[in-house]
Amino acid sequence: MIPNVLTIAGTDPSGGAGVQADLKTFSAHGTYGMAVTTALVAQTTTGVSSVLEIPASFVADQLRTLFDDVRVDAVKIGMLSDAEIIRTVAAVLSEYSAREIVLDPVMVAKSGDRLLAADAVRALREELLPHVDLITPNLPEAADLLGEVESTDTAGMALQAERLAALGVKRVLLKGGHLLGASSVDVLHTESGSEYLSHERVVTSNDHGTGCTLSAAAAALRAQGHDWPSAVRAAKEYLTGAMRAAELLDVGRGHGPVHHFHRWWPVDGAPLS
Ligand SMILES: Nc1ncnc2c1ncn2[C@@H]1O[C@H](COP(=O)(O)OP(=O)(O)OP(=O)(O)O)[C@@H](O)[C@H]1O
Ligand SMILES: Cc1ncc(COP(=O)(O)O)c(N)n1
Repeated sequence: MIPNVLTIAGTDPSGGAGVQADLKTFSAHGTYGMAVTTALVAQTTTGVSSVLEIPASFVADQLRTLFDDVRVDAVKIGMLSDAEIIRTVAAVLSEYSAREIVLDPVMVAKSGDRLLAADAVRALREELLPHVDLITPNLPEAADLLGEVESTDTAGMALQAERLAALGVKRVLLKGGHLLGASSVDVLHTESGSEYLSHERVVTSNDHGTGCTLSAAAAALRAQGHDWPSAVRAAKEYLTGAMRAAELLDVGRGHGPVHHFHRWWPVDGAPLS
């Protein structure tokens, strides 16, 4: 059976981030993709020009309508825009006992534009975090959630990943893409300890939507039955390949998108190796 995977996120008409990137990622992994939209974002590779928020009650309607009909095997959450939408998503997901939830706590776009109200970080930490199976913050998001300064090295990242887990989330993937160096290193903290996930840094300006792609790939792989650490490792591998494949693209003048290649060909719902 092909797994059904849901994204709850904002949009990107240029197809690099948000709902559009998530759906491409789900398809590339051979899963069936679905989307509940939280905000319509006028953005492209050069930045965000405006945001039209979806009323929280309509986000709830989308979720309830979907869950009433369709089995959802995993959920990826991205841009939530404000505290009311955060509370609504947390409430409806627990109402339906949603499982296998990945939260990418999107706060600020690569272009520097805010995608989450500054006063909503507390709602994210206190009301949504306890419901999720994996959180995937970048360095500034981890610092904001903890009320600390940003880590400047991988040892500091490991300590912050541990402190994030102590907030009540089962697993943390703290992403180190913003640190410079020959490798791009993330820290994965789970019940069994911490590990560094390191990949060669791809030299490219196509780095828009990397966090969206990584979290969506982890949700898709988890829905296919991989354990969490394997899902996260394979998701990072997929992302590195998608960044490399982006050299074939010619999309926009700013931070370009990654390219979603079909790595899996599902015959019975399981990826072929
Ligand atoms: N140049 C690069 N080469 C390879 N991997 C990278 C590169 N830049 C970022 N990554 C990886 O991409 C993922 C996302 O990293 P980052 O820390 O930039 O998150 P993010 O800021 O949330 O991303 P985005 O804002 O683009 O959604 C991480 O796994 C990181 O290691
Ligand atoms: C709808 C939406 N979700 C997430 C991001 C973050 O991606 P990036 O940091 O690469 O701009 C974005 N720009 N738009």
